[in-house]
Amino acid sequence: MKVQRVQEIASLSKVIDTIPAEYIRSENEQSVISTVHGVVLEVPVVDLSDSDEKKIVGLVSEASKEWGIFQVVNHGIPNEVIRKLQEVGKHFFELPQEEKELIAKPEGSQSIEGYGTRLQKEVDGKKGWVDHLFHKIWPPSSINYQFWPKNPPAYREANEEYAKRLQLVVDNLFKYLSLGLDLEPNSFKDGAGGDDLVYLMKINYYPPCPRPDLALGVVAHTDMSAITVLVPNEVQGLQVYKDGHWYDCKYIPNALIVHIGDQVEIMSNGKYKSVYHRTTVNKEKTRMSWPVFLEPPPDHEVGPIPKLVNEENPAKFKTKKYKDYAYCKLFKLPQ
Ligand SMILES: O=C(O)CCC(=O)C(=O)O
Ligand SMILES: [Fe+2]
Repeated sequence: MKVQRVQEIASLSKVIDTIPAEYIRSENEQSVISTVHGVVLEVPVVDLSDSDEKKIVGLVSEASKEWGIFQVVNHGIPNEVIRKLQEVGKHFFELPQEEKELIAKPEGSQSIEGYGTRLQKEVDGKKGWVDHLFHKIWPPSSINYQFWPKNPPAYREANEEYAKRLQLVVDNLFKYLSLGLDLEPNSFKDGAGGDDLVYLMKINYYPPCPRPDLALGVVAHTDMSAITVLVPNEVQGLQVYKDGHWYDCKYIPNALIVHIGDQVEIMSNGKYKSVYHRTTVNKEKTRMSWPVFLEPPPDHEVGPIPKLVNEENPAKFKTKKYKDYAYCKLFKLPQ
């Protein structure tokens, strides 16, 4: 059965000013009702070019404990590399529908990879106003090029270049997270699979929505990953849940957004928090984002780092293979 893509519905809805019922969220989820208005949160910003490493470590660990999200600037990935990544991704989503369907996630596939619609486990069977593409970008042995767009031809090079550059940033982030809890520098990276850590690229494509007041893009969730490093486009839409409320986040040009995922929360024995977040959609503009989920390999066992477990701090989480991790952090809507 052919899956109807949000992009197709969006192009039809332009003339009808309405959206199908399955995209209409319950009232307590609708962003106009459930967002704190008049406040745009500035998610903590960390300058990775600071010569004072202690300062970076302090900022990263504080943000990971208090917020579960931060942004990094002067991260060392040239703007041009990011611009190309965005350009080829946008180009792909603007191809005729039949061309995109060539790399659709096969029906019944256990793997997440491919072009598709609606992945997020939904609370109530409703859908998010977003299409996506998933494919691994690192390590090379994990890559299935069948899910990489052939068109535009520059797609592969742009993604390979980004994957190559991202590694240094990711290695440093894991190091700062480790030092922030007085651990050996490699504790979090090794805990998440070391050099076998999988880099899973996702592109989110949120077409304009005639009723942004009623729909959401990606619904409230935490990421299952260890960490997620995300490139947004310039259209606002990311919201975080902080101190019991939903807030819009300020967009900072050229910053990368880092989400603490469930696996880092587990490894830190609860000291670092994975963050609830969601996205709103826009009436006129297309929003896009490029999260890369840093995930342990399926058979790698993840659990609290032994040094963080003692009599006063018993293990809060079981140690188990990443493939056996049962996602259980679905957001419970306030009534
Ligand atoms: O588009 C965004 O900014 C966030 C997307 C997201 O949270 C996800 O894909 O897991
Ligand atoms: Fe997410």
